[in-house]
Amino acid sequence: MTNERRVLVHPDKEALAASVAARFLTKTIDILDDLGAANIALTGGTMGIAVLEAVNGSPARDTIDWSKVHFWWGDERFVEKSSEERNERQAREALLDHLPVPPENIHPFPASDEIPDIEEAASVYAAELQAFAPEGQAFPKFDITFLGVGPDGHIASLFPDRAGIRETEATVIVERESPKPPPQRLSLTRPVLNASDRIWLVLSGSDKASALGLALAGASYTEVPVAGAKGRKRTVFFVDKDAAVDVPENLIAPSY
Ligand SMILES: O=C1O[C@H](COP(=O)(O)O)[C@@H](O)[C@H](O)[C@H]1O
Repeated sequence: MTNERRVLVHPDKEALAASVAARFLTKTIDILDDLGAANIALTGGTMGIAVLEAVNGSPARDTIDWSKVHFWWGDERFVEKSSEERNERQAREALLDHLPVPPENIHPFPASDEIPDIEEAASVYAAELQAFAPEGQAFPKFDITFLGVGPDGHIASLFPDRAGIRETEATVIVERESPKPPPQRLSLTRPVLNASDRIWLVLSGSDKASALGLALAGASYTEVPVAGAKGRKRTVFFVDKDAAVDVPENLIAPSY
């Protein structure tokens, strides 16, 4: 198995969401067969939520024993629990509320009306990660981590030229001045994301093309954070045609 980054190009956003949803369901079945449980880290953003909606719409959804799946988030907007901006709320509405997942398997970041001090909220999430970590580790092994990508190349809430993307010790960082609203956010750090077995990046639209092209051309991850995303076993960019215009031909997997 190669750990090279692969780019899978799809005709449009709908085909992309359906394809990633189908792969996610198949891979989750394999992971449950092999390991007996799965840890999945979700993303917010346009494609991240579109994929969850497609999973919810798939008949294969009900072939999975969801009681063995744990859901985490790569990042969260630090707003009230009920806010429509929360990645958690969007993911629940798109998928999680429709699955028989035990509530204790869902691990959202704290909301601002639950823990108003954002530093404390970061510590609480770090403790939650630690509580589910294997012996001697600080966080669970994520089997699949989904990441959206912003037009500026941000992943999770790790933004270009901000301290968060450089963090190597902590598992969770606080972002107080996100260039994308809302300004206050919490995020897993790059070492935690990259410890995932599989990183699946999902992005569509021409506004993402430049960031993707730069990342694959070897840009610095402090300037283009997506350039630094690399899973332990697999790193796959699931993209639509519009996002792929600057991808070198030799990196595009032949199946699409
Ligand atoms: O704010 C966020 O944005 C990114 C990407 O969002 P998109 O709508 O441009 O696709 C997302 O990955 C991140 O989780 C989210 O908090």
